[in-house]
Amino acid sequence: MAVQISPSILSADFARLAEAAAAIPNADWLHVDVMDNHFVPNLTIGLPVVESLLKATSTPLDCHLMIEDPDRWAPAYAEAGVGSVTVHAEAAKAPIRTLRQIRAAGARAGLALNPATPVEPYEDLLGEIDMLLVMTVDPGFGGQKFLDVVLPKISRARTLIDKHGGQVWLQVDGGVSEQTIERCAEAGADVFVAGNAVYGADDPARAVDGLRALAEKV
Ligand SMILES: O=C(CO)[C@H](O)[C@H](O)COP(=O)(O)O
Ligand SMILES: [Co+2]
Repeated sequence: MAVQISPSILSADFARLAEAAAAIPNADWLHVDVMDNHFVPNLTIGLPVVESLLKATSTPLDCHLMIEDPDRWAPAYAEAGVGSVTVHAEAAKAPIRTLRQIRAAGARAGLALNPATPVEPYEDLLGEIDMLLVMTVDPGFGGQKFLDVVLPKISRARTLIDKHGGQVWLQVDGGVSEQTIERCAEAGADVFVAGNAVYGADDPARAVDGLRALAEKV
């Protein structure tokens, strides 16, 4: 699978989201962190802002739902027209139904695992998803330090995905930067979320190119 870069607008200026999207025309996705102050101790944006973003950019939206009740909300994001909707395994009470609703509404379905959540119990769900998100920080905030302790799990996730045909994308999110992206790629990740490393840079588009080049070198 080709390397894909998904800059997170969590590190952008929330008063200038359309400009933030326009600043990275070379990105594959725009990563949107939806937080409800219950599943994680932070509050960001929800469906109305996502609907406005859809009108403001042609870059597909990669929505990462860090919310307590993804079963209730995830299908609405897919119906709104985003490209990908990811729900947390720790939050979803009916993950199979929710993942199927996301796909039925025409979006790619993603399942996210917190750093301390093992991947093995979710092997049987690989046929239900288009992307597995292995968090490399505890979710809730941008700009956190990459957790090396998660690298073996990324490798194990790659092995499981390949055993099941290799169709599922393997995304990493949290602390991904020029210093850490190669280790993620070596472990088998192919979709890279980066907030601070892109929107904290003087030239976000150049940062996207730099990250992509490092991941493709592996
Ligand atoms: O899901 C997230 C946090 O919960 C963000 O996507 C992630 O932290 C991106 O920001 P950074 O690259 O700065 O760590
Ligand atoms: Co995220």
